[in-house]
Amino acid sequence: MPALPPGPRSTLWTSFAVMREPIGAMTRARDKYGDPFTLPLAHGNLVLTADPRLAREVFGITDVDLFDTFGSTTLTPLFGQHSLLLMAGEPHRRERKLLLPPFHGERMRAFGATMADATRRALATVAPGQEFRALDLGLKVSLEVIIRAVYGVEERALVERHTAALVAMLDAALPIFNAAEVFQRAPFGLGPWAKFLRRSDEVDCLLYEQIDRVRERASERDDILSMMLNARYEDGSRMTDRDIRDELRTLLIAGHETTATTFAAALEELHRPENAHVRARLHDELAHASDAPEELARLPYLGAVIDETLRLHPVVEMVLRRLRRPWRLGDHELPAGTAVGVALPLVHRRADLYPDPTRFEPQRMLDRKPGASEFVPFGGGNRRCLGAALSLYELRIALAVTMREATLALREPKPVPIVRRRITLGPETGVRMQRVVGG
Ligand code: HEM
Repeated sequence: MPALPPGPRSTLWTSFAVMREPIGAMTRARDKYGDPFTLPLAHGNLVLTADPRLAREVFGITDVDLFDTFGSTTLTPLFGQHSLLLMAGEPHRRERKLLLPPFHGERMRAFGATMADATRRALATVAPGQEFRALDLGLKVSLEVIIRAVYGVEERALVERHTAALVAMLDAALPIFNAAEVFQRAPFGLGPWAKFLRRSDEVDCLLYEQIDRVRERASERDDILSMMLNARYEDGSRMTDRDIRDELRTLLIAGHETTATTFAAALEELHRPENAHVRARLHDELAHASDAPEELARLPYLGAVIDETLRLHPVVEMVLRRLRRPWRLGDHELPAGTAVGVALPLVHRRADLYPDPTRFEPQRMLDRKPGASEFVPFGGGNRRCLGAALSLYELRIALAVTMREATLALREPKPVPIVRRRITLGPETGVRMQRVVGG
């Protein structure tokens, strides 16, 4: 039985290609070596598949001890020690069980008005005639939704304080986000690391104050922080304030740029001249709906526009599981230590699942609902994105409000290339647009 599937030989070249142009590098390897294929990277071998049958095997694993965490200690200062993203095995299962209920789809209805209001506030910062980046607009919306719906901050002045502190921390963190531990030093209290630590402390002060504020009335509230404060582990114990702080930071990092990038990509697709028929049909659907967020969130064509955007504009290029023990994928017996995963954009561009795969055509999502391992923007299995329902609800409301209340023009002559941004993949220019005067 063959061990690792075939793949390119050069670790250096492959690592460089995957870093610079992940979708192209994965596509070339799959086309040349078949599926599954191995990418030899500086931090070990990655075995990837874009075959839905094999993806189902990867996502279908229920043995929580089979996978190790990818959490690197370099990320701990940003997320905190107790972050779902950095956990594996039994601690991950236990934490996820506690955190899942507040993110259940039904609960998102409570946040609809907040999402619509956050979108209107963001739109109000763009004057008629002004040029802007769709990504920046999306970042404003998603940050405000996290602060209000997840952290439960109500008072306007306090929302602004949280916004300023989080933006300052992210700005200080992102250039050194993946820096090796040796650079995580602040000699004489100076340098980029010292700046990050100061800003991180400011965020923590606000988060601890917010935890205390919300605790007083946690049983009457519906924000996600209140639900964390009320939740109990299977043994009856509760999360400590420090654990809650770490998860609040994790939700910000996991949910902020990801949702904003998808929002920007949807606006780009809707305003491309070749997609005028999609825009017209969406406007028509929106014209027949009321302003009620729960009605907007149920509109089928709007949902299809977002699904089609998620299909063509991946935010995450691969989801990976590092094996603690040997495990068999298809015909291959993979040794312990190998990372096995699914190349999400390659699944979404399979012509057998999505004919004419590079064309943006939301109708296809209504004609045939793809299976769970055929449409995988949120990964799958026991690590599937915790915020999937939140981001889908938010994207629907934000897009509906934007398309109804503002007339926008695209200022990009060609499709914007998808590149590796700081943490996730996203549009190279941020998608330049303009608000039309009188629109
Ligand atoms: C369009 C928006 C988003 C996309 C495309 C996205 C995508 C993903 C993907 C691909 C994963 C890895 C899944 C896997 O390994 O199988 C993930 C994990 C995660 N996401 Fe999202 N995400 C989005 C928004 C959000 C939001 C809004 C939140 C929370 C506010 C969030 C919280 C998380 C968390 C906590 C995890 C880790 C889950 C675990 O390890 O158990 N995400 N996301």
